[in-house]
Amino acid sequence: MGIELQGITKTYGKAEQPVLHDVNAEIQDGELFVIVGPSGCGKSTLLRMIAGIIPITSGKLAIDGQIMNAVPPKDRKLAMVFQSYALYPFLDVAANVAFGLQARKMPAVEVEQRVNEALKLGDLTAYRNRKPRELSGGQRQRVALARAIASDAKICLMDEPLSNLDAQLRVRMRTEIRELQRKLGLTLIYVTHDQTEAMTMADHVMVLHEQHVQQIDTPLDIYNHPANHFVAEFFGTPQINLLPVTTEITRELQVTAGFQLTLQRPLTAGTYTLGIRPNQLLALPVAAGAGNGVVTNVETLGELTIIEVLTDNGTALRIVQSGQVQFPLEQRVQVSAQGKILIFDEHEQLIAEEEGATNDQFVSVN
Ligand SMILES: Nc1ncnc2c1ncn2[C@@H]1O[C@H](COP(=O)(O)OP(=O)(O)OP(=O)(O)O)[C@@H](O)[C@H]1O
Repeated sequence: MGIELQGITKTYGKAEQPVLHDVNAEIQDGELFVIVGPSGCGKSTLLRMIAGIIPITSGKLAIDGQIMNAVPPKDRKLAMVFQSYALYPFLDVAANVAFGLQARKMPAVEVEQRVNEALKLGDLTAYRNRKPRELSGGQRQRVALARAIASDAKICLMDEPLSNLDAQLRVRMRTEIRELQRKLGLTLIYVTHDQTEAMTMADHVMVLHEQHVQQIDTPLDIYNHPANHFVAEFFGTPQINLLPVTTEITRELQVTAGFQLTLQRPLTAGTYTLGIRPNQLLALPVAAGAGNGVVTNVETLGELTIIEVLTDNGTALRIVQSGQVQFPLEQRVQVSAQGKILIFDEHEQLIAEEEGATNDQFVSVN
């Protein structure tokens, strides 16, 4: 079932400022839609309004074409999974999964069938008689998921369901949730503050910041064409390099950081920012006195090396190179850029994308 948000605004109590302002989105039937943003941006608030736990101040919420603003949570046909698993400690796994169904007075035979099915999907059959305290964090989270699956709701809402798990388990559960969601054809709205979860799981991502939707797009479109500085910096590790430039020349852009860029489409004179991802920069070692910058830090991650360079005109750059690049600190380097360079205007909005090419395929840094 699809979900539509139209001009949704939320103001808590007598507060003067809304915590969410004019949120619009169309969530397609059967997709995994991630709401992402920093702490306090209103992700949980939006999810709770969709669930019907808190009222919508203004705007419309439609599920499957029907306006839902005044419909109580139990009639919205959705399941929720929270950060805290909210399992009953005194009930075993099977009883936890069955609880909601029994509360709805479903016949015992059907409850049994659904519980078995959900436990099988969650790979929990062997644990059906255990109490929550006898399970690992990942298993508990799977019980919470099984409970959502058993409810047979076509829409599932998840609020940071993996944040209590260790890094390895989180990665595995991401894949498991994604597979289950596809298998069951669920419409899943998933809240997280973790850009990696958003990138790896979503069909579409909504980025929230400062009460407003910043962008809704596929993960790759968000990464490749971020609408503004905030989105550009939020996605991608290490962070994108944002370099201020002032130009009086319309076609030859002389960047203060030292980049020269020949634009395909001229810009009017003004102040801009160039966005260059760390993996689009290349640092080559040169002899003392040569090059355009100096290495200030090196982090070796095994398959990648993160290099920090201070250019001669004082700009700090983050550079990622594949493999194990050995650079002593203070090494002189020649930095060049390759590939697509994003251009933002003085309001931090993306206005153009340019291939970084001058004489050869690299943009030179002088
Ligand atoms: N019941 C409430 N009454 C008043 N203000 C609230 C209430 N609940 C949340 N807020 C405020 O609304 C804003 C958004 O909170 P919300 O919990 O939706 O953010 P979030 O993006 O989910 O954050 P986090 O990632 O930290 O969980 C915050 O400034 C918060 O202080």
